[in-house]
Amino acid sequence: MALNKAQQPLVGLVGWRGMVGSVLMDRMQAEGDFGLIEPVFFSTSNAGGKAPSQAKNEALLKDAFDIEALKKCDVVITAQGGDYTTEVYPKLRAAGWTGHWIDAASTLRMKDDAVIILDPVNMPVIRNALAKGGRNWIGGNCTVSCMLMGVGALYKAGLVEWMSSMTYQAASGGGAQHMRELLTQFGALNAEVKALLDDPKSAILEIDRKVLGRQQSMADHEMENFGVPLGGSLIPWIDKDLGGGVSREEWKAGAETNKILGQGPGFGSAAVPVDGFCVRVGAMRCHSQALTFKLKKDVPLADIEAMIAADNGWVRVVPNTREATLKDLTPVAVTGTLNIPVGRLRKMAMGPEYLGAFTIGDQLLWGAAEPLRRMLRILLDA
Ligand SMILES: NC(=O)C1=CN([C@@H]2O[C@H](COP(=O)(O)OP(=O)(O)OC[C@H]3O[C@@H](n4cnc5c(N)ncnc54)[C@H](OP(=O)(O)O)[C@@H]3O)[C@@H](O)[C@H]2O)C=CC1
Ligand SMILES: N[C@@H](CC(=O)OP(=O)(O)O)C(=O)O
Repeated sequence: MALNKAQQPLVGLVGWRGMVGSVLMDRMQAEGDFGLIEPVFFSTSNAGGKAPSQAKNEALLKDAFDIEALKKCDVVITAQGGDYTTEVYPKLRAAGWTGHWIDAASTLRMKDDAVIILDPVNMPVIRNALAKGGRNWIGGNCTVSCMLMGVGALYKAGLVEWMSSMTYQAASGGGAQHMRELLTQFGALNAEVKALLDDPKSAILEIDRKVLGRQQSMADHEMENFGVPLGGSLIPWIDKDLGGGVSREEWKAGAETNKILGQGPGFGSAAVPVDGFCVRVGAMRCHSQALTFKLKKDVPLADIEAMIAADNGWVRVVPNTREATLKDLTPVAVTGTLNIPVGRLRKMAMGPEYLGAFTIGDQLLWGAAEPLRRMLRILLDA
């Protein structure tokens, strides 16, 4: 359904002050999106409070649970989270609302009437759904979106027989409290051995023993979010246990990759097998992943690099050298940018069809906020 071009569309924003929402607001501001819409700001906790400076005619926050207020919006964009979507979305549709719902939460992602939005990768899927009257546009899992922004070219070219991903996911994937907890844990570990660190003659194994002792005796309140120490450690399980030894985050890799690309049984074609392990590490907000591809044929590495580099305006092929990797292929180099570096590209020892790659993305940008605001622009342009 195209938006009415006669006036600026009413766009309801829910979850705008959270971590994902704040990144979204910054990006919308930077790209001039607010100049094209009439924003209405909602809150689950502070209805009647003052709306942010981007507000135009509606200076006060509206109640995010007020179905009548939401119904007036042509578009609702939410980064409020899955519980909010679960509670409000069905009521809004049941009340007869026919507007566009753009959502960062995973709740509706795999529904038949929802498209997982990542337009540099799946614009044809989005356009096709729009033409058929689609109204539910859901941001993908951060790891999957960042991966496809990097190596989507190989899928588009039909080259991938299967892919295995080993992820190194940042604390921010769990939310703001997880980032705070990680830093607090690092601080506690540092404090434990500060005197020894300050003494260049101290024994490293003594430092190591004390750090381990502190990690192993961490109080419950110090690891309330992660459940175990993440500082100086890692957690090879993300999201729920689906049984059969698979985490929900790992399941999303295959399910969402195929749905984004518009392939798999639901689309009358075969799904490309995608599987691996998802691991939480002590990075702040960039998800990294080591990928292994089995390609359908032996393609020269230079052709693969050229294909990846030409795929979209954000991907950056990083030469597979130590120097370039240390400079451009780390979470610290990528954080806060929309760049998606893809490096460590090389044929693997298993044979010429086996390709290795390493890619990184800011999980709050391409992984969460950016596809939402770009979907709004697609609707505005339709
Ligand atoms: N974190 C991530 O990496 C990703 C998250 N998502 C999705 O986005 C959803 C939101 O995630 P995230 O932004 O991390 O969640 P946050 O916890 O940062 O924000 C969610 C809501 O909490 C309320 N809130 C309460 N106290 C505060 C505070 N002190 N500062 C800011 N907001 C506060 C706000 O609602 P109100 O203003 O109404 O009170 C806010 O919109 C997730 O549940 C998930 O569905 C998707 C992809 C990645
Ligand atoms: N699960 C991701 C973050 C996230 O919110 O994912 P999803 O949008 O698929 O629930 C992580 O922990 O890194």
